[in-house]
Amino acid sequence: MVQELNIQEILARFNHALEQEILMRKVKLPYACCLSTEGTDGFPNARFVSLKEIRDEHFIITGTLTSRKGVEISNNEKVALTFWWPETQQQVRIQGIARLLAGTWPDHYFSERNRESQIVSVVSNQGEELTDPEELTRRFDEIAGDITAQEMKRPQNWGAYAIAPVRIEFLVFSESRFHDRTLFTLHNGRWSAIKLQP
Ligand SMILES: Cc1cc2nc3c(=O)[nH]c(=O)nc-3n(C[C@H](O)[C@H](O)[C@H](O)COP(=O)(O)O)c2cc1C
Repeated sequence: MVQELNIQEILARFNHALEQEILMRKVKLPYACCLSTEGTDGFPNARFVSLKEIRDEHFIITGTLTSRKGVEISNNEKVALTFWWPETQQQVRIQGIARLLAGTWPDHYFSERNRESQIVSVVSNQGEELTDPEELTRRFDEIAGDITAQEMKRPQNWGAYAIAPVRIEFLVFSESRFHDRTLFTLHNGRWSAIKLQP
């Protein structure tokens, strides 16, 4: 049976599920999720990233724009984000369209990073071959040790993506394998929900 709803109700379910996980969580990083993109060689490519927030109904992620994920998103904006929350035994699968954020948003998210992470973003050419680890550490120490240094400037190739969801599936794991699955789909501007067989 198809049920119609709005995106706020679906995101409220997402936020509720995440809050439950955070309450029960003994380990860190509840915001870690697997970002899947289409590789330029046709292979699917997946890696973990951190969800920064949900803003204006978009899932926000950040990172280097010139590494594989950035190149792949610029080739194909269709991406997937997958969460597994072990404490509450829930999986959330999101498919959506990734758009590069412009204006002051990238600077905003960069300023939220701690200084060490900012320095690594500046000194590291993410994804390039590491031929001289000591040089990388030396450059890190040089910036980190400079007490006169001002606020770190965001590298031009560091940015943020807003992912507009088109499909969101919640699965509550069951030992019986009768997992509870609900699929929300956006079609012609309207969200609808159906239950899926486990
Ligand atoms: C838990 C976790 C969180 C991560 N968060 C991010 C992130 O928010 N942004 C990012 O660019 N990389 C993050 N990484 C590193 C990525 O997994 C990946 O190594 C990096 O983005 C390079 O991927 P690419 O070569 O496909 O661009 C994270 C890794 C882990 C294990």
